Amino acid sequence: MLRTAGTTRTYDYIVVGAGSAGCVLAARLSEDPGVRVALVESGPRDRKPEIRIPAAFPKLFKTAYDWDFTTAKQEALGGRELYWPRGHTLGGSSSLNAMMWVRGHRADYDAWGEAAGPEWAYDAFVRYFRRAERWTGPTPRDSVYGTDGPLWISPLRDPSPLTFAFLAACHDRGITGLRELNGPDHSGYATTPVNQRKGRRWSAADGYLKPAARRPNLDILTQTRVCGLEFEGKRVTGVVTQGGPGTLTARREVVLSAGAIGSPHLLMLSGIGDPERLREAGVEVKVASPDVGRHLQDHLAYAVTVRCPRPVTLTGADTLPNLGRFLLRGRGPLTSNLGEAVAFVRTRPDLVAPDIELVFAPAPFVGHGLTPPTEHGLTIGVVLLQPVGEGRIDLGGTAVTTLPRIDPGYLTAEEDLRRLVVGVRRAEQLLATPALAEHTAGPLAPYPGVVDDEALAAAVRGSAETLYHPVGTCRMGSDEGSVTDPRLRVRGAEGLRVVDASVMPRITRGHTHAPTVALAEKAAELILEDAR
Ligand SMILES: Cc1cc2nc3c(=O)[nH]c(=O)nc-3n(C[C@H](O)[C@H](O)[C@H](O)COP(=O)(O)OP(=O)(O)OC[C@H]3O[C@@H](n4cnc5c(N)ncnc54)[C@H](O)[C@@H]3O)c2cc1C
Repeated sequence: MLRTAGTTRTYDYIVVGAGSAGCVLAARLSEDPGVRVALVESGPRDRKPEIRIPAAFPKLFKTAYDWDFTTAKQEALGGRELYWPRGHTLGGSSSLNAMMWVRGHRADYDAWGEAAGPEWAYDAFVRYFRRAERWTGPTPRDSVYGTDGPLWISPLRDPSPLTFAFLAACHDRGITGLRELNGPDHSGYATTPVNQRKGRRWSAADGYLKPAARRPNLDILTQTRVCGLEFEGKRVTGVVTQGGPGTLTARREVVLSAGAIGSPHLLMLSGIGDPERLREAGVEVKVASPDVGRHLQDHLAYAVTVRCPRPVTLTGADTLPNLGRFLLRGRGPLTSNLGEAVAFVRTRPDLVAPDIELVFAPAPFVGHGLTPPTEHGLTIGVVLLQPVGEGRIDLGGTAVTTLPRIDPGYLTAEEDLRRLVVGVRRAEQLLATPALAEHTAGPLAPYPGVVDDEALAAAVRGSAETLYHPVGTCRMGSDEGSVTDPRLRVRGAEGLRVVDASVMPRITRGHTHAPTVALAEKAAELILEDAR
């Protein structure tokens, strides 16, 4: 039931944050009519039309639907402070992301298995993707996809002709064509499967929350920010809210699903974190857990942008006729998610799995698309998949309204810059193939065109940006130093779990929505098992 202020203040489970993970949990936990669940979301309802129109997602940036974070100065990026959008509405970041459904490589989950036990390794974990998926495309006999889950996963309805030129270029350069992108080894190229139903965005709120919203045992509180946890000794008994009903009590558990920035921030504000750091900030230490906020990992991306001599890109695609096609038939360029195709490649042949992703967009994607492009162009985004450098989320102050300090630690390891430069060379090789060369007419700033390695490294430092995938700040593990244990319980506290992108022990070689949904599916199972 959607409420702006609850009348019932005691629940069995309180889930904080209605993002990719929180929507899964609220839906799965409330399947049992005997338990009462509250889902508490700081942002408004997801009613803005741009949420539904795939190509319009950059129009949500820096609005009320975005947390609009800024990082600390990044020394290795010329002292730049980077813009970090995060979803602030039902569906969380799945309501303003690029809709790319990319599970990653089996090596990603085998690494999780090493950190947190075999239940998290690929062979055991893969079923949670299938549980979530409702694949609507062509289905080969041994397809990897689930077909009856809550999340619609579809092929793009009207990919750009330029996207086919990119695929042909990949073929010509000897990259493997993948029959399905989401198999255990995604080394190769493919068009991008997207979270869309009939051409419209299909967020975690659409798939999980809306069908559950009528249940009388589920309260969804929007525009209600959680600002701290209530304790009795080490046991968490509830949450304190702002802009809502005050204190909510949890009979069983509080689950933090506030994302890789919000969850560690809430833990620290509530006294769970590095004791020295908490004391310095004047926060009473409830649980000493030095790793809270650490091991922040993100995908840094460099955009190789070139002019296109013909008016066939998405530049200027938001015309009235295209809006009509979209509204009436769910077709046309407005169904584009921009990142229409991908190739996963290695910078060295001996690597176990790809370390670079090339994302193709039939538009010049510069500066997050905040300023709509005026020229026709295309982009190959070069993404560093396994950064060595890590960063940290820290308290920005002790007032709940003070934003956390975000230091992603980009390119703090020299190795990371070297790999990105090699990745840019791969993109340049693709652009030089006859298939793509006929669609290009010279570099578009800030990409300088083909220059020597030193100048290219300077260009990367000067304009690389986030691909929006922060993880790792409440990492799970079997070791005592991890923030969450393999059942995602916060070590040192009782009645408290974290379930969202922050628990990933290592960032995946893909995009982070699919793994977050799958881990939330598994977490729901763990919570129900522990309640028996
Ligand atoms: C612009 C953009 C593009 C992206 N593109 C893709 C893509 O194409 N494919 C992909 O796989 N991934 C993509 N991602 C990443 C992906 O969407 C995220 O990794 C994923 O949604 C994270 O899920 P989460 O549940 O951890 O956090 P979120 O989905 O961010 O949810 C956290 C929720 O908690 C709420 N919250 C936070 N603090 C509080 C509080 N104190 N009280 C109450 N509520 C709170 C937030 O408002 C939010 O709704 C993108 C992300 C962005 C921002």
